[in-house]
Amino acid sequence: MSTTNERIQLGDLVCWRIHHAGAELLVSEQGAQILRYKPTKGEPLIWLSEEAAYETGKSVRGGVPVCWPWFGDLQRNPDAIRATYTRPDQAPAHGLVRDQAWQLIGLNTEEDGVTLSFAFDTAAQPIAEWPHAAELQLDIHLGERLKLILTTRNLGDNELPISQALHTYFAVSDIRKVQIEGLDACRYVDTLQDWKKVRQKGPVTFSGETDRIYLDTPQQLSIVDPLWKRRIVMRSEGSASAVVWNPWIAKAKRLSQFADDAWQGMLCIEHANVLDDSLILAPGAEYRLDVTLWSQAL
Ligand SMILES: O=P(O)(O)OC[C@H]1O[C@@H](O)[C@H](O)[C@@H](O)[C@@H]1O
Repeated sequence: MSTTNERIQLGDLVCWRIHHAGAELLVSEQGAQILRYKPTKGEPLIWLSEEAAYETGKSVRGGVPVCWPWFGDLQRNPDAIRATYTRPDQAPAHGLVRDQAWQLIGLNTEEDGVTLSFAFDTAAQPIAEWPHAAELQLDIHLGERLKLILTTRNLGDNELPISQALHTYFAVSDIRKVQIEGLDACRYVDTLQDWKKVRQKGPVTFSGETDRIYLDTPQQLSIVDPLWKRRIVMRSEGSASAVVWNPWIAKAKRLSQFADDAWQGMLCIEHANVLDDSLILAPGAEYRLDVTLWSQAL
């Protein structure tokens, strides 16, 4: 099978463009952030903003940002996670690594695809306000499917509490026409209704701003997209919570790197370990969160 790997520069960012058997993957070394993924047939699976900025120290809008060592607003995290950061009142949303330089530690081509591995190690890049010894690794395998493996290693002498998410932006034909399957009967926290707990009935559909944390989620979810005649399937291991987000009209106008009408063609499903599904890693322990994505014709 034909495979090509190219190192390219997009604005300030060093990126890797991989082609394998007709599929295309684009990954930025900053944040180890997947920016684009288009399988062999059909529309891209991963959404990337047409207003994306490729700048040092700024997370790119779209793709798959890595949220770690906390997800979302630190103040909404369990006490033990809040206590890991020395300046909680100034904590950035979604943790500390999505806009940082990661190291490319492997680029291997095999018969069934290409694996890119990136690492972020606090020994090499200490964070003054987060004084913990930890290593984070993201392995990205492009084959017939796209597989992400996010591994955290606690290299310190104390327990390490974290929350995290793979904040995947999916491309859809029209947000008003798609639905998410797999979450029927799951409880969720509706962050737009004062963090009230609600039970999902049937598939998830969209008719306004949506920002929810689903709990006790199953391993397989899918987005059914009738106009593009496809189903995007996600299979995860090591995650029992998932964030579902679409900003809709008003919030779209407030978001950086986001066109006013872009909410119509995207949605996020973020495989996570948040709230009760947050993690405490013992000294020396490692934890793996895996997500595999592919599309099927409807
Ligand atoms: O603008 P950011 O920091 O990338 O966050 C985007 C969105 O990320 C989602 O995970 C949150 O649930 C939303 O509340 C948030 O707006």
